Amino acid sequence: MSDTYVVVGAGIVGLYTAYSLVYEAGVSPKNISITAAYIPGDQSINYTSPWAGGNFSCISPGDKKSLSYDRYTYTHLAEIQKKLGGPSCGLDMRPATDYFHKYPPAKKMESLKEYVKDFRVLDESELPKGIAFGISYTTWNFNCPLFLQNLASYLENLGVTIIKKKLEHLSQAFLSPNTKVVFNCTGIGAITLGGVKDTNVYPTRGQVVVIKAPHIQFNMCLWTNESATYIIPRPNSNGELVMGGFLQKGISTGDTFKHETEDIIKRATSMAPQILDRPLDVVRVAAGLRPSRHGGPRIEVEEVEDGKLVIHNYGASGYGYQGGWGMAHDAVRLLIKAQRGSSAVL
Ligand SMILES: Cc1cc2nc3c(=O)[nH]c(=O)nc-3n(C[C@H](O)[C@H](O)[C@H](O)COP(=O)(O)OP(=O)(O)OC[C@H]3O[C@@H](n4cnc5c(N)ncnc54)[C@H](O)[C@@H]3O)c2cc1C
Repeated sequence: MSDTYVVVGAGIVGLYTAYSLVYEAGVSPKNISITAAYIPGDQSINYTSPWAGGNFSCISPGDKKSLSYDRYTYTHLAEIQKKLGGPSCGLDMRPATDYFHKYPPAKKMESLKEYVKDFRVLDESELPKGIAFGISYTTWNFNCPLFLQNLASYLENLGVTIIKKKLEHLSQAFLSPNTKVVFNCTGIGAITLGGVKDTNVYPTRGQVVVIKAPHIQFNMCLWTNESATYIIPRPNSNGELVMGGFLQKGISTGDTFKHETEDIIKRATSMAPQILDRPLDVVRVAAGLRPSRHGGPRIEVEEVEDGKLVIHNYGASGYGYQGGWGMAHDAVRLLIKAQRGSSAVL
C-alpha cells in the first residue's frame, strides 16, 4: 500500500527522510507516499529548498545534535551521489575556505577536524586583515534545484509515490485507513499547518545573486557578527556561482531588493576579487526563507491514535542540505525504536 508511510513535504528534508525510510528502516518504496503542496520543479517563497546556495559550511550551530546531523550527512553523501549516477546529479566536492572575525566554537572545529576532508587551520600569515581565524577543507556542493529533482526522480523510480496536495491539517496526511506513520517535514509550513502551528518556527530570509562565473570553482565564506558573505559554485550548472547573503530573522518577504543585490556584489567581490577577472554576468536574483526554530529542529514522535504515529522532522534553518540527512536518520531511528515498542524523543 503506497500510503502506509506518508512523508509530508518534498523539500530536501522530506526527500532525505523518504530515502532513509527505504535504506535505513528497510521500508518498501511501494509503501511510501510523499505528499506536498510544492514538489521539485515548483518555485514558491513557501518552498525553501530550491533557493539554497547550497553547500556544507560552518553555518550550523555548535551544539551536540547539530554537530551529529552535519557529521552524518557529510560522511554519507557519497552514497547518494553514487546512487544518483555520480557528480552530474548536482552533488560534488569543491575546495572551501571559511574566515571568521571572531573565534568559532572550539567544539565545532574539533568535530569538523575529525571527519571533514583536507581540514586545515590557516596560519596567521594566511589570514586577510581583520580576520581572527580561518580554515580550509574540501566540502560538498549542491546544485539545489537539480539535486532535488534527481533525488525525487530516483525515489519515484524505486516505487515511491509523489502526490501534489496542500494540507490544511496534519490529520489529512493519514491518506487512508492503511496509513500508519506520518513524517511531518513541512519546513516553514509548520508555522501555519493545522495540528502543528509551531510558534517556535520563524523565517530567516536570505537573498542571493546568481552569476555566470565558470572560473570560480571554490567556496569561500566570511562570518562576522553582522553578516555572512559567501560564494558557492553550483556543480553541473554551466558555471553558475551563488553569491550571498543575508540572515534576516523574522523577515518573510519573497521580494528581492536592489540595494541588497548591490551589497552582496560588493561584499562577495571584495572577499574574492577573482570573481571580477571576467565581466559580472548576473543570471538571477532570488530570496528564500530558512525554516528556523527556537530550540533547534524538532525531531519528535507523537502517538496520535491506536498506535498511529506522527514523527516531526522540521526546523533545518540554514543547514537542511548539509545536516538534513542526519535529521532524517534520527527521525527514522525514532520510528524503528517506536516499532520495537519504546517510543522516545531523541
Ligand atoms: C538563501 C538561502 C541559502 C541557503 N543555503 C544553504 C546551504 O548552502 N546549505 C544548506 O545546507 N542549507 C542552505 N539553506 C537552507 C535550506 O535551504 C533549508 O534548510 C532547507 O531547504 C529546508 O528544507 P525543508 O525540506 O525543511 O523545507 P522546504 O524546502 O520548504 O520544504 C517543505 C515542504 O513541505 C511542504 N509543505 C509545507 N506545508 C504544507 C502543507 N500545509 N501541505 C502540504 N505540503 C506542505 C512544502 O510544499 C514543501 O514541499 C539556504 C536557504 C536559503 C533561503
